[in-house]
Amino acid sequence: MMKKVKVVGAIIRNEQDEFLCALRSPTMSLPNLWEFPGGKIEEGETPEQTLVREIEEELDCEIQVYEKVEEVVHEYPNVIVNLLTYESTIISGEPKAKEHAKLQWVPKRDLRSLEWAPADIPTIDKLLSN
Ligand SMILES: Nc1nc2c([nH]c(=O)n2[C@H]2C[C@H](O)[C@@H](COP(=O)(O)OP(=O)(O)OP(=O)(O)O)O2)c(=O)[nH]1
Repeated sequence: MMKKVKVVGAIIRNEQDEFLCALRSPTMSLPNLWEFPGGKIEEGETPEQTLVREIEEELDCEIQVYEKVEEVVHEYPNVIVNLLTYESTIISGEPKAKEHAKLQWVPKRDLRSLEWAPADIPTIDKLLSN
């Protein structure tokens, strides 16, 4: 049976209404694709707790998590990803790319010009429709 993982991604918005996008590095799975920073939910964690932990680990800053934006099941060739995305904002620290190739604040109108991990497309569509 194919491996199934439950993953959360943070849609971090700033005061200029830009979104923090993260580029996966060449050595990660889904290399060189953009994503919402986050990661796999561990046993006993709520999605919100996972996001706070992952953003601390990956970006070295603290976020406040708000409402869920989208929930998607995407079948990759080797894994099924159940991705949940949540609105959030930074409450302390400056985001740094500790694991990603780079971070970029992107205005809504430019979100589509990035090459996203396929599971993220429904979230992008939702953000653009609002
Ligand atoms: N964090 C995050 N992961 C995403 C997004 N979209 C998407 O397809 N994924 C996939 C990539 C990975 O297969 C999985 C997240 O796992 P992870 O963040 O722990 O990544 P990883 O590279 O350490 O995991 P692995 O696949 O190498 O085991 O979900 C997204 O927007 N954010």
